[in-house]
Amino acid sequence: MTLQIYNTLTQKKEEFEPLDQDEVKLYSCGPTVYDYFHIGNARAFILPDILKRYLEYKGYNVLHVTNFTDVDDKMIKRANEEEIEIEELADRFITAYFEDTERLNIKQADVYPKATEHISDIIELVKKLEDKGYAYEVDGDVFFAVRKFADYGKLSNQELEELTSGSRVEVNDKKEDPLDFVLWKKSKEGEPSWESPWGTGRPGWHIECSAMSMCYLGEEFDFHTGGVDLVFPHHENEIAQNEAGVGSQVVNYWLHNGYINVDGEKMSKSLGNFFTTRDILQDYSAEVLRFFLISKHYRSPINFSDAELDNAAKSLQRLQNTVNKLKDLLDRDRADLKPGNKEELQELEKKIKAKREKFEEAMDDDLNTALAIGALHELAKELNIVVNDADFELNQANIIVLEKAYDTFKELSQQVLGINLETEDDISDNLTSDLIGLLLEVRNKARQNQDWELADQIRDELSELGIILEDTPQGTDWKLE
Ligand SMILES: Nc1ncnc2c1ncn2[C@@H]1O[C@H](COP(=O)(O)OP(=O)(O)OP(=O)(O)O)[C@@H](O)[C@H]1O
Ligand SMILES: [Zn+2]
Repeated sequence: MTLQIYNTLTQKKEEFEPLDQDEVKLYSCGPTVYDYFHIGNARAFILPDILKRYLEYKGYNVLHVTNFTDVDDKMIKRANEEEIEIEELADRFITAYFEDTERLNIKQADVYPKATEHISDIIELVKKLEDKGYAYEVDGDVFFAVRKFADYGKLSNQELEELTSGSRVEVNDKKEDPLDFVLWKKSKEGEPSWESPWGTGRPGWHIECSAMSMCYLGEEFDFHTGGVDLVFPHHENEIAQNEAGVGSQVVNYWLHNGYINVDGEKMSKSLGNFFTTRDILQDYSAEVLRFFLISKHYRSPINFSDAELDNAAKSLQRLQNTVNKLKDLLDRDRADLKPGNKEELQELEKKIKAKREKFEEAMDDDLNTALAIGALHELAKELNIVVNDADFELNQANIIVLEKAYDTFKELSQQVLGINLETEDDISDNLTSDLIGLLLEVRNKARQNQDWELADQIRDELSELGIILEDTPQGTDWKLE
């Protein structure tokens, strides 16, 4: 079976054909590191993770690059607000990114380039575009001349005229054409800046991804991922920069995940309707959150609500119950078991194989994790029928089949979906966070009463248990050391 993948560029599912059988190359737009990431962002980080895991399951090696946008308007604004250096802000949220992605069981990329560490590559690409006549400078700013690139609009499937009349292009007096976008920005007073042929300045956002992806993956690579909001203008502009610079197609498959919505609106920092991964992990286990995020096909929107998270928790719990039961049976002392008969669970054995195939079919069909989870539920159901039967007796022959079922669960859920089905019920996790919440309330009361000794005692003793408190203007947060 081969992987069929929906390519935003062609707007259809295509059979995946790697450029190089030995190494699949994947670039993902990573976070702008000015804040903790929210669960919408988390969905965008899980898409390449699932793609990578499934490619690895199919036997490919994957070279994965995810960037950190560590200089842009949002970064500058936040660093100024907090009166800290921009590097400090970036370091803080890069550390938080690694903590949160680890908890969500997102595999690390092979390279995490930062825009600020690739300024010379960026300048080189801008220069190349200028030399080839695709870019022009106006008083220290450099713009990409969109009308010079004949294929502009091919990713987002838009005609230039629609774009001009729409409100989607940024107005700027310096541009020769409203469609043009910035490649290099002249720096303002007090902003981070680098020397360049156009004076001191800093890179635009779109050019950094073009420069960094090609720097690590070459001038032709397989996959590029991001949230659907990046199709236009970010990825449309990346294509223009890449192809104008190189002279041919650079990225073969463009993948975009759908939104996490809240009450029908995109969860986003600017709307303020967001929940960080950390917020959710105060009440739900990381397993449940990840399961929730992959419970729908990656291109479908997901509506966020507690009820949906609770549904995900229940669905996961059903699978965990089956796997825990299996584990109990497999842990029995085999020497005490009767030999049994090989034929007894022949039917179940066939079903295990069939459900694995169904799982693979679902994943081959544009990474349909929703259907793949469905196949795991079907397998769980078949198993429950067998092991819950009053006449079922564990023996040396049927335990081999149960072992196969267990290995299948482990491989498909843990290795491919990144979900550990052996995790205990998250009651203990919830209880822990409730108890910490209670202690924080007591500590707040103590602080209000100026009982600093008690407040410090609570902080110090929690710290000894590996729980770190962070006092912020919005209240006190906690995290595990
Ligand atoms: N609600 C969402 N659902 C799914 N993916 C999202 C959502 N919001 C952002 N993303 C994706 O998260 C990734 C990280 O983006 P980035 O750090 O630039 O986010 P951001 O622009 O700061 O977030 P926001 O959109 O909330 O302002 C991108 O691939 C983006 O498309
Ligand atoms: Zn990008």
